[in-house]
Amino acid sequence: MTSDKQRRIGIAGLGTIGKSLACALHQGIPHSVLAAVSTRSVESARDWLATQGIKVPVVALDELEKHCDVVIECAPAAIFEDIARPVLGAGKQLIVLSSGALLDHPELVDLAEHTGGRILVPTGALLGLDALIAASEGDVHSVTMVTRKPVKGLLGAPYLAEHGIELEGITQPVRIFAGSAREAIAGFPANVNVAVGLSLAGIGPDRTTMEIWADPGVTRNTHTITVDSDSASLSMTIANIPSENPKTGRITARSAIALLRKMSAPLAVGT
Ligand SMILES: NC(=O)C1=CN([C@@H]2O[C@H](COP(=O)(O)OP(=O)(O)OC[C@H]3O[C@@H](n4cnc5c(N)ncnc54)[C@H](OP(=O)(O)O)[C@@H]3O)[C@@H](O)[C@H]2O)C=CC1
Ligand SMILES: O=C([O-])CC(=O)C(=O)O
Repeated sequence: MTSDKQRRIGIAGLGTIGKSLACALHQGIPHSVLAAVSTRSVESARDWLATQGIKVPVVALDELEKHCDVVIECAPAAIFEDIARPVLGAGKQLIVLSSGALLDHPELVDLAEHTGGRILVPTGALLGLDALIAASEGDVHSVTMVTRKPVKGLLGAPYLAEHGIELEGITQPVRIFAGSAREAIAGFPANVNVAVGLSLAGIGPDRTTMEIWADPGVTRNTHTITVDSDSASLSMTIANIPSENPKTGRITARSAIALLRKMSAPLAVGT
């Protein structure tokens, strides 16, 4: 942090989530200042920032950490390592939205441990992580999640092509996947990051199980989690209003904004 205790924040990926974060930081989050962004389409990013009146440099992914104390990753999972490694190598903090990518890069947790960096996974588009984290101090017997999305929230997932699943024109809900959270994120890398957040909060990606349904009857991205443990059982559902990106719930960016506030707040609520 700088001497006036302002955290310098970087945004990696100026898409649906990144733009929401940039606007929120521009409007003001205590002790946080947007310092730099990095994205693929540099010219359009500069144009968009100018229309918003946001004056920050657009830099290369591997240069973000030089400008920032905290980098928020909100880019495709495929470039997660390119974003995360420089930040964590410099012992800085990384807020991760593509949480599914963490499963392919356990070595980055070791890197953070070595350098004093930190990886923070906000609850994102899910709910209930606070209770599951608390329950995990004891014995958690089972964690399951059922996800229902409109067809357009699932199109493009590699699992569909690999299994020859056609969703256009369905009129009834179709269960398109059942398995572990690890298998789910491999097949749906842009659709079920929340399953990996859930698994990291609880009993891990191999014991956390899930179903994914393509449901023409829903307009919201809906996730129901069910937890059984020696301290509590719970079942909760969140019905997310999609953002401009139909795969991404509107609440996701707000979760990261809330985390930024919590990081500096004199009163922090929730586990
Ligand atoms: N944890 C959670 O609860 C949730 C996580 N997510 C995940 O968050 C991430 C961001 O989601 P969202 O904002 O909706 O995605 P978008 O597709 O809207 O935005 C992604 C951004 O990344 C940029 N990008 C793409 N390729 C590169 C590259 N090679 N180098 C630099 N930037 C690049 C894109 O640039 P350009 O504009 O030029 O294409 C775009 O600005 C995704 O991984 C998504 O799956 C989403 C919802 C919930
Ligand atoms: O927004 C949602 O419903 C969840 C999502 O896309 C994800 O976890 O990747």
